[in-house]
Amino acid sequence: MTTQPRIVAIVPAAGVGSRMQSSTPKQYIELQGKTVLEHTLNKLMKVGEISAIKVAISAADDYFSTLAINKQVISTVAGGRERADSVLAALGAIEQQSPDWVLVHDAARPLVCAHDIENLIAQCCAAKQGGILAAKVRDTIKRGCNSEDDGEFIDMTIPREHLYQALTPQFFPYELLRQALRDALAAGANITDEASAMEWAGHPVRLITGRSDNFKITTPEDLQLANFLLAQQVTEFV
Ligand SMILES: Nc1ccn([C@@H]2O[C@H](COP(=O)(O)OP(=O)(O)OP(=O)(O)O)[C@@H](O)[C@H]2O)c(=O)n1
Ligand SMILES: C[C@](O)(CO)[C@H](O)COP(=O)(O)O
Repeated sequence: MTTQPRIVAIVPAAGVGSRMQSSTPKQYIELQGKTVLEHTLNKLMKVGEISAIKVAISAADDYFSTLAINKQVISTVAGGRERADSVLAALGAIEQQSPDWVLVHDAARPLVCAHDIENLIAQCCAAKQGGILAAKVRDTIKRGCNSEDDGEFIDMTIPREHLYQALTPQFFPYELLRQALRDALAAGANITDEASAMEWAGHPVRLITGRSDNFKITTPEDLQLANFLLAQQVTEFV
């Protein structure tokens, strides 16, 4: 009988949400009666393959303790200066759980579809290689450049056949990711997602197509659309 791999989820939730220009950190803004973080955690709790969830929160966070969450499954760790530092702290905090795989998902992506997460896990476990949810770029992509006077102008059009937006979750073998992240950060590499650490370390990363409405809540204009879509998701199975 084959044993199931042990999968632990990490949720980076220690940011200040500066681009949201809100006094409340964006992961604690309420939409449809729940905080963004609660929506995100509820989605992860729907995925049966996930055995535990570690949430990286700011040392100054006094919101998390007010949430009504399942503390049997969900625990916290102090995050770090950058997102990658928070993820690395969480990786250290889950070591004693002996995870085989780790699934990292932004607190600020509450619209993720549980089916997409299950598909990511299934495809990566079958291939024995890590991967990320990604959305194919649909618009024409331009690279800008500054001109002598103010404003930016088009420098060139980027061929988009193989361009993707990296989403989360990002799903990797635990030891490989932890070592890659440690080494990449120590080398001063610019790490904005887990995949960039794995790429830096030379590991293959699969692109698994996910829904494009799994966007990261970042600026005030994102809230209205997120609220609308969450209301739709209440009535649909996602
Ligand atoms: N030091 C940090 C910075 C970010 N994050 C988390 O990483 C996710 C994605 O980061 P981002 O959207 O950049 O969040 P913030 O850093 O909070 O936003 P901003 O850049 O606008 O300040 C968020 O869930 C955020 O809480 C984190 O855990 N630790
Ligand atoms: C991890 C991520 O959401 C993938 O697109 C993105 O890199 C986070 O970037 P941010 O600057 O921390 O929001």
